[in-house]
Amino acid sequence: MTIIRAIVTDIEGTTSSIRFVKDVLFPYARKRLPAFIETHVDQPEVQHWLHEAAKEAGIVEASRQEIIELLLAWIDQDRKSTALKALQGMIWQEGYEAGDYRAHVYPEVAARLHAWRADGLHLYVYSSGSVQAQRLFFRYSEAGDLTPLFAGYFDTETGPKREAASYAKIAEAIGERPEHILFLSDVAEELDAARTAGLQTGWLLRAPATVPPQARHRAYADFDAIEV
Ligand SMILES: CSCCC(=O)C(=O)COP(=O)(O)O
Ligand SMILES: [Mg+2]
Repeated sequence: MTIIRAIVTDIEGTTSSIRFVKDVLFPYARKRLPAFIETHVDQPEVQHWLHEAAKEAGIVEASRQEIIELLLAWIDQDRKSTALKALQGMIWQEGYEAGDYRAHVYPEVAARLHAWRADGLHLYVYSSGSVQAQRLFFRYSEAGDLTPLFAGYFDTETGPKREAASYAKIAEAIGERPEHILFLSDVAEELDAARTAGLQTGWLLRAPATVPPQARHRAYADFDAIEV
């Protein structure tokens, strides 16, 4: 393995359980989204993302109610829309600050991130959740505030997670050659894209019995199994 200088990690299914995102975060945003939009519609940032959502859907003149229904449908579809993710992040902030929940991280993750930092590795996040949502996630994690460990965050404003160009942009932003970066994810198509851009890859399969016999990527049961 070529020397690793930076690690870029996905969140859902990699540092944290899919169940927390689907059973806690998404329903929280779904329940509060209509009232959030009604009460924050004058904020330029909210207006911007509502406009982006309508544009993404190809709707020229949408009523507020139509956009709300569109966004609720996208939550149900788990659509990785940059506009939806930005609005979800704003709603989740209220829940984190009110102490309604803390972000799940698998038991070994915090200690392993600390160990990698102590070894001089630079750590980054790349998730479909907005950068704001990522910062909140790790600030209010069950393992405490993990944000001091991360040097940067990337979301779909950099590009879709299944496109190689996104990883090339991340490598350039980090300032490392792609082969010195390890990308960790639970989704094989994201790892394929990262590999196409020249990054090293690690596939987090938290149920190791599910590793296919001819896995395309080096597979790990947890962060402790990863050697860098
Ligand atoms: C940043 S927390 C919310 C996660 C989220 O909204 C999501 O879509 C997860 O996508 P990921 O790329 O982390 O698998
Ligand atoms: Mg994932």
